[in-house]
Amino acid sequence: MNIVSVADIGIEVAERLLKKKAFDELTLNDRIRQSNVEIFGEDLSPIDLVHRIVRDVRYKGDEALFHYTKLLDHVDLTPKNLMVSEEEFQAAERSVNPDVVASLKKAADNIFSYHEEQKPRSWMTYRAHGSILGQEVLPLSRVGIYVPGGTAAYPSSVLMNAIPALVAGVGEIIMAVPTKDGIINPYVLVAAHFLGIDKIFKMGGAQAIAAMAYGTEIVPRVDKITGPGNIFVTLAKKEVYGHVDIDMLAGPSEILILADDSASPQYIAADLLSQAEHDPLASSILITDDRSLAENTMSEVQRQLEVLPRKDIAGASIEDNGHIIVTENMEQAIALANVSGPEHMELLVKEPFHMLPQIRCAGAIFVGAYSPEPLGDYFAGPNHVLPTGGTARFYSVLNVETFMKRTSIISYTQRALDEVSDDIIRLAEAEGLDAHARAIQIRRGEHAELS
Ligand SMILES: NC(=O)c1ccc[n+]([C@@H]2O[C@H](COP(=O)([O-])OP(=O)(O)OC[C@H]3O[C@@H](n4cnc5c(N)ncnc54)[C@H](O)[C@@H]3O)[C@@H](O)[C@H]2O)c1
Ligand SMILES: N[C@H](CO)Cc1c[nH]c[nH+]1
Ligand SMILES: [Zn+2]
Repeated sequence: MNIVSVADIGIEVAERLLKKKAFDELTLNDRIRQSNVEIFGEDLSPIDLVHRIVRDVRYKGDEALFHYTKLLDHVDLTPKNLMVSEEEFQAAERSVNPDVVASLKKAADNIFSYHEEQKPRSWMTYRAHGSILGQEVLPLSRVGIYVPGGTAAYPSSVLMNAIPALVAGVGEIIMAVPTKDGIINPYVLVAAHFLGIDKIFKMGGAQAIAAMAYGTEIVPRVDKITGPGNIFVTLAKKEVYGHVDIDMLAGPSEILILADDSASPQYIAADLLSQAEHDPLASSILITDDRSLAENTMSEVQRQLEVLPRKDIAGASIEDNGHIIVTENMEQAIALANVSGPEHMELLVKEPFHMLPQIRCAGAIFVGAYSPEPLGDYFAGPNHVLPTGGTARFYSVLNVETFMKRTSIISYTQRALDEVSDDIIRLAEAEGLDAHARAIQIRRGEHAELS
């Protein structure tokens, strides 16, 4: 992490620093590349690696799924142990701390009540001469939710994926989660169990995404895949899109904090590190117009990092993808923050609600000193599955509509059709599509030669 000042480097360089690389341009750190060379015998880019895994699972099914799970996760899968059994659910229930489960249930209540508000409705309206127009909003039949599990376990992501799907009324929810030594984190299982999800497959990474997108003998093919994950998961979702729908590209976590001289360096450092500890590719950025806040935050980050259990991951992330940018004023800071379009943006300024309307590009916005990012990760109710890599420019937070699709309803009476038939025929003829015109004319009693 370094401190740079816009006055020194210029606004264009600052913007370049903040513009996210596209997912397929991301590179791995040396340690992971080295281990991949050992596994695959060649130095594949993340996109080539994912392409190979997805293609193999698509054409070889379970055999390739088991092969890559052994290679990358060191777990022996078989047709018998791929899906979580009833005994495994029961063992998980026995091993958990009831206080943690109670907190998960409180979080689930908040997430349910927030997402209930989002439910879109079907509608029909009467138009001229008894015609009817409408829109039906239907839940998807089967979705696959991905719950990450490489370097940490995410029971909270079970809630965040599954609850909007349940509110939408999805027919069947299946879940993929990678395991450590073949055992899924018990809180992940308990959270799934109390939400009624019982088809859980012990698989992760690109191989899990491919299995759900194309189906294997054991894993059913789904209509849509949702959920966050690391670079391999995210690239695989991008690769299978079109065979199946996806929610968005929710890759390595990001936080950007906009702060003025009223903010606390301790709070800022803690919030930056909260996302850095997810992944060496996570990004943590502070933009401020106050040089001394920048310097105090820098020292505070180093101080707090020293005592973090996940210091190796957070340290690598801060080192490679941490930036502190000092701007000439807060207007410039806001403009730069919008260029970055981070997954999470915190407004730690004197009048955060005055700043809010100026933020045009962020997955979620945390307003004020007592709305730290982890409040949204776990508890407040809004979803924590959010677009990353600058894709907040066009993607939205995971929501109930993610799990639904819209169908138009059109019903005209004879009189209503007669009234507009000249217009339709004219438009069809202008496009040179005579059969289209005829479908209207025939209903007016024309084209006697065809009857
Ligand atoms: N954007 C969001 O909404 C959001 C929410 C929660 C978590 N996250 C992110 O999810 C990610 C979780 O990552 P994770 O790694 O802990 O779990 P993960 O489940 O996403 O990935 C683990 C899988 O990746 C595969 N893998 C690991 N190393 C590999 C390699 N070198 N080559 C090929 N495949 C490999 C393995 O098969 C493994 O099962 C983090 O980046 C975190 O920041 C994002
Ligand atoms: N911050 C993550 C989204 O980027 C979500 C999460 C889950 N658990 C903790 N954090
Ligand atoms: Zn988090």
